[in-house]
Amino acid sequence: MKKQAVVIAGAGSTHTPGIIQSLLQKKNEFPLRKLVMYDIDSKRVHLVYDIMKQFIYQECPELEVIVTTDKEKAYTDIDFVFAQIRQGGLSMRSADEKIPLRYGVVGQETCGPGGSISYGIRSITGVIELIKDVRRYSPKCWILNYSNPAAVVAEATRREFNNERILNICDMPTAILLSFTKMLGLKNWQELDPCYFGLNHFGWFTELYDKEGVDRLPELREMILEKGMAVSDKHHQDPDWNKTWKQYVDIVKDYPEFLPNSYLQYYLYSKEMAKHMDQNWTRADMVINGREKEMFAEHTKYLENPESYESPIQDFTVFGDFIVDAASSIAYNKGERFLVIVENNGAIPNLPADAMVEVPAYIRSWGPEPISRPAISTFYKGLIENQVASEKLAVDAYYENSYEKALQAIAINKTVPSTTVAKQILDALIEANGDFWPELN
Ligand SMILES: NC(=O)c1ccc[n+]([C@@H]2O[C@H](COP(=O)([O-])OP(=O)(O)OC[C@H]3O[C@@H](n4cnc5c(N)ncnc54)[C@H](O)[C@@H]3O)[C@@H](O)[C@H]2O)c1
Ligand SMILES: O=P(O)(O)OC[C@H]1O[C@H](O[C@H]2[C@H](O)[C@@H](O)[C@@H](O)O[C@@H]2CO)[C@H](O)[C@@H](O)[C@@H]1O
Ligand SMILES: [Mn+2]
Repeated sequence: MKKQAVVIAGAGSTHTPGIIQSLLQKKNEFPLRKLVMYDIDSKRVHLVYDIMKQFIYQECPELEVIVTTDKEKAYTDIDFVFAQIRQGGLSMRSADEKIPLRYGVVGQETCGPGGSISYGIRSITGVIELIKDVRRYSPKCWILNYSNPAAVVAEATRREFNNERILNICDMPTAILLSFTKMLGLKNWQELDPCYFGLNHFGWFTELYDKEGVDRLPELREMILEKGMAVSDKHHQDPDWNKTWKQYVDIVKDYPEFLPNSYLQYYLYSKEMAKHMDQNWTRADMVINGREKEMFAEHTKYLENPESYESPIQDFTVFGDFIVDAASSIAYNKGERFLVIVENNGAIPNLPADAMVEVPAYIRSWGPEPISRPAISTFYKGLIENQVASEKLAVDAYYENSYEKALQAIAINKTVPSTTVAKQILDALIEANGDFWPELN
């Protein structure tokens, strides 16, 4: 079995311990010859390395590990890049969330004018630069990209690189599947084969087949309506995520036909969601004071006693397991089936061919082979076409340096009530993004 050289780009992320855990727990299915931890922030990446090195050397004493901020060193002689960069850091996430809220519009990662359009235009620059750097040093390498907003980033990488050896992914459907399997008393999320259609953070499960070929969705729908949703991994025990799981039940009550991606709450109830958000304390503040603080506290523990320190290992890490399983399916041509973001090309027959959709695909060494779905009905088609338009207009704004396209992207978005509000938000976002955005004329 060929051994793989993997770079984690953005390895100073709070999610990196989870990826390293999965990589090493799956070392028989996806053997490693080299692990590179690359980041633009030396302090952060070394901090994560300190926390994880005990586990790394316990599991794989012979593994070559490189911790670096040097692109050439990082990207030379590698097979896979797992990208999870955050252009502008959490302080810009905070601005993305707070600015729309000042005008009564939802402020959340990947959603609306801040999380989708502002973050999207900012993120495209970072992700494209990353891919060009990778191609310079390892042209044949596969890039699995988690960097958000995945829908907008995927549209940009489609236009720029035709998504050659690039796979844009999101772990949210997998996290939801993990909740479903827990509710059904199944052992892991791979025990359900989902049928699903939509966009990233904007889709629906239509059937959920178990290994006997029985569709368990009707049973799950009843369980959700009666008992609520189960929490998936440790990450989702967070009080703020718990609100999402409560709200999930309301979505299912109002729209029982299919089981939704939880992110639909921000679009289907956008006014109420915005009303209940605190513009002085958004999700970015919760992450800075929660997950990030915990990571820094772990490092303090490490510094107090490096010799006896043990890396923190979780029960599950959806984020890590999903990306490693997808990479393994590419590396060894396993043809395993995952929900991924691909160019539509008829997978959902009554949506545009060039929309970036999230659907099941068999993951081969030459790339994803999406399955085709039946045509979708009016409600879903209307919602999706509106959201695709907003995402595409954001990418147009980036490539055409166009204020008008950025305004259209915001004004058409379902979370935004009027053009006046759209303009106010756009002007504030231009100011907040400064050099992170291309100049818009
Ligand atoms: N697709 C998904 O489902 C999914 C799930 C979780 C997180 N994410 C995304 O993953 C990214 C990381 O999220 P996080 O919460 O862990 O953020 P984080 O701020 O904790 O970590 C991001 C890291 O990326 C580094 N970085 C920024 N720009 C870089 C660049 N150009 N090259 C290399 N490193 C760079 C930062 O220094 C930081 O260490 C975000 O884009 C987030 O939205 C996506
Ligand atoms: O607000 P955050 O930073 O807690 O979460 C925003 C991200 O949420 C989803 O990803 C989760 C995932 O569902 C969970 O299982 C775990 O692995 O952590 C992930 C990151 O929080 C969503 O899919 C991402 O796109 C969001 O960035
Ligand atoms: Mn996601």
